[in-house]
Amino acid sequence: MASLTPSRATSAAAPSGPVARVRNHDRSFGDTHVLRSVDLDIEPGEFVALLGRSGCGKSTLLRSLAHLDPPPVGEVEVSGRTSVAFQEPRLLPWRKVQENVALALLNSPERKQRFELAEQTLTEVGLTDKLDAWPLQLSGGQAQRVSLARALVSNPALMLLDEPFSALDALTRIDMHQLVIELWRRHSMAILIVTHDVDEAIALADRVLVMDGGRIAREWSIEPRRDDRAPSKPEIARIRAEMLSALGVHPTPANPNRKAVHKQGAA
Ligand SMILES: Nc1ncnc2c1ncn2[C@@H]1O[C@H](COP(=O)(O)OP(=O)(O)OP(=O)(O)O)[C@@H](O)[C@H]1O
Repeated sequence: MASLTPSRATSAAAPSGPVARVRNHDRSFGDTHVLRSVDLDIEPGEFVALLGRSGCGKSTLLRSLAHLDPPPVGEVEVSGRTSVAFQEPRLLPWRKVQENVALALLNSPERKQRFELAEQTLTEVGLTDKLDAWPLQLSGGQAQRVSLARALVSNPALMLLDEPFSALDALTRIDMHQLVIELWRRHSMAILIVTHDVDEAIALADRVLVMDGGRIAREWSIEPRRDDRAPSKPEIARIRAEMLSALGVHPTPANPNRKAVHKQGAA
């Protein structure tokens, strides 16, 4: 989906205090209580992953932050521009790629400027050669790049990504992880990504939250991320095991006798 508050400013505008502040936030659908007194702060420039089992309320919380749902019970405050990208790219098939991105800036005065910014952003996501393509001519990965460009073009302070890569093949997903990290480093916006994938959360985020019972049940910091000094492998393995356990997954221990042997010259 397009930017929710279109019009690009000169920077991602680092507001003082958190970009998102959630307090005592409840959400029910009929008798189903999905969110229960959720508290959450997202700091400017932070990359946060929200993990949880299917149906635990991750997308509901994201929709609250995007103000896509009716006014919340409790406080949900977001400072600065917010944009969203979903699992499905949701491009308008009757508009060319550049126009799909430019549409996120509909409130900006100049059509020419909108299209220039769209071109610039599509170049950033590696799609300079697809400006004039129709959405149906794109691969799944390319379409998701357009969706990212559309979320980025308004220079948001907070980008919300709802399982954006889960429909992509594993190799394309790795490329997309790299791209998102590059965009995040360059633009310094805060990102909240909803995912089912523990490894994706660890690969991308500097803070990982696990939702359970309608609340944020646990959280981990993975630091520092920006300067590539990732935590050591044993530390990652420990965090990963803790996350899986918090999600109620208890993997079978690996067979210690199993090893991979690299065969020289193998195809
Ligand atoms: N508009 C709605 N009307 C009724 N129930 C809803 C609505 N939106 C969400 N729900 C219910 O709220 C619960 C949480 O849904 P939500 O989509 O937030 O979960 P999720 O953690 O994102 O799940 P998934 O990982 O499968 O996408 C589910 O039980 C869902 O059926």
